[in-house]
Amino acid sequence: MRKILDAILADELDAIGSLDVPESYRGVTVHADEVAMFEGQATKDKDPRKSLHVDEVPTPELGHGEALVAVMASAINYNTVWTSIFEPLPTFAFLKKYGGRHDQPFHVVGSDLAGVVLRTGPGVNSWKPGDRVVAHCLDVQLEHSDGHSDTMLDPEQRIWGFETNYGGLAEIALVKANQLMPMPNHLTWEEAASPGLVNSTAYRQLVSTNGANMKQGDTVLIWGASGGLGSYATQFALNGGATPVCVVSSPEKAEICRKMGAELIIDRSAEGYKFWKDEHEQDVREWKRLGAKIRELTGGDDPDIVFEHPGRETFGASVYVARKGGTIVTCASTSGFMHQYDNRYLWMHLKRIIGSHFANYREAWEANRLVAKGKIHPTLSKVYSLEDTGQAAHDVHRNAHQGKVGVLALAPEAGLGVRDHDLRAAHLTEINRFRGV
Ligand SMILES: C/C=C/C(=O)SCCNC(=O)CCNC(=O)[C@H](O)C(C)(C)COP(=O)(O)OP(=O)(O)OC[C@H]1O[C@@H](n2cnc3c(N)ncnc32)[C@H](O)[C@@H]1OP(=O)(O)O
Ligand SMILES: NC(=O)C1=CN([C@@H]2O[C@H](COP(=O)(O)OP(=O)(O)OC[C@H]3O[C@@H](n4cnc5c(N)ncnc54)[C@H](OP(=O)(O)O)[C@@H]3O)[C@@H](O)[C@H]2O)C=CC1
Repeated sequence: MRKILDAILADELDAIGSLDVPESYRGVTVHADEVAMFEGQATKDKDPRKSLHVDEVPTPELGHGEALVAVMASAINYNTVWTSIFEPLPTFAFLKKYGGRHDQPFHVVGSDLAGVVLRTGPGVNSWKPGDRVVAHCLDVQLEHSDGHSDTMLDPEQRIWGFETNYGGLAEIALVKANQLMPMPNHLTWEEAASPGLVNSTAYRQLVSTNGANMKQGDTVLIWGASGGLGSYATQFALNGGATPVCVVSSPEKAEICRKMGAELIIDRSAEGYKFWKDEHEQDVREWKRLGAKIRELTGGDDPDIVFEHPGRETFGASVYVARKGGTIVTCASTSGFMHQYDNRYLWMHLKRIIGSHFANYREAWEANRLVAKGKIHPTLSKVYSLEDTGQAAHDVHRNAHQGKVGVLALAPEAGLGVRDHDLRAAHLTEINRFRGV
């Protein structure tokens, strides 16, 4: 591993293909014999620092159409939080179903990476050892007809590092070669590793015709606008000529949104919204109070699109405040997946709910290209070492982070890997906007 790292740090990438791939490597894992460790605890009390380990794991055999990548940096996604608290179900069920190399008593987690291709398997022509890459997290088989117009519809579609083993929070990762995309040259390893999953997801959810198909002039209500997904949705809305209405939960987060260029911001903590009267009943007056606040900010416009992911807590309000004919597009349920909304406001006002999940290769590629062109920027706030991944996931679980939280894998320090210094200099303020906030 040392020789590989030295070659990468010296930017002597032509040598990579001739260096031996180690038989094992360090990766962040959960253990199958620990899935019951949090039984009886409330979700918020389950602590990723207890369940995430750093283990030496055997390097998996390389299959047809696959690549092994030396991971310089990765990032925390909420799916790793879910994995680490074994909710809504232990990910070992996915690994068992996938079978073969993936079905192990350990699960190497992580769904983002920036690094260098070490080896490619048979049938891979587009990538070679030494290529600097990022990886999107769609692992797809495409043996069935269903996925051939949109790969997300393939019945054998999986999220790499969540529903597959050998993920990105590790020194080496196993990916399908069609997960690979060029690393943006103006970014460091940890910056390049941070947008992938959320940027691609937000792109499909908000911009793509498979999602809300946002157009210029649209008003877009964005929950968690300075979080992982939201920090990219806000950028897409601003870039695309839409008006984001950013919902956040602190003055610091409101300030970040303002600095991104958003003008209409709601601090949900300051407003004190309480959409649920109790566990069973929602409060329509609170939905209305949110809607009135949005109208006050927009000068009377209701949202054409609501960018949803908090789920149970907010979904009723989201359906209510969307404009007549508007779209509620959802990709998650952080606060609970059994939603409740008043269907009269949906059908009588001709609204639509769209389900969206990650992105196909084309969508991920387009989202990554925007990063590479300096039109969308990483929202990296903090960087941890591989050993401290548990703490990094704990921060995200407690909602104590901003934007994205990065993890260094092989990279010995932050700040390495930049090739295009001119493009970086042109966007340095935006690239650093979330740092240390
Ligand atoms: C990129 C990042 C993303 C994120 O962060 S997303 C957030 C994290 N992800 C999650 O929280 C999702 C985790 N996944 C899950 O919770 C579960 O994964 C699902 C609820 C999505 C699916 O549940 P399951 O039980 O795994 O699959 P089933 O499709 O319900 O299949 C179970 C059995 O039910 C049968 N079945 C499915 N649909 C029907 C139907 N319409 N009518 C009758 N039967 C049906 C199947 O065939 C199968 O059967 P058989 O057990 O015999 O194989
Ligand atoms: N299906 C898919 O493809 C994907 C799904 N996801 C899922 O989306 C969800 C969010 O992911 P991500 O954006 O990365 O996570 P983050 O934690 O980075 O951001 C989510 C933001 O949502 C806001 N939020 C959290 N809880 C609530 C609540 N109860 N009410 C209102 N706002 C809330 C918070 O912002 P604030 O406190 O400022 O309001 C928080 O910053 C997760 O459940 C994740 O698993 C993520 C990516 C892809």
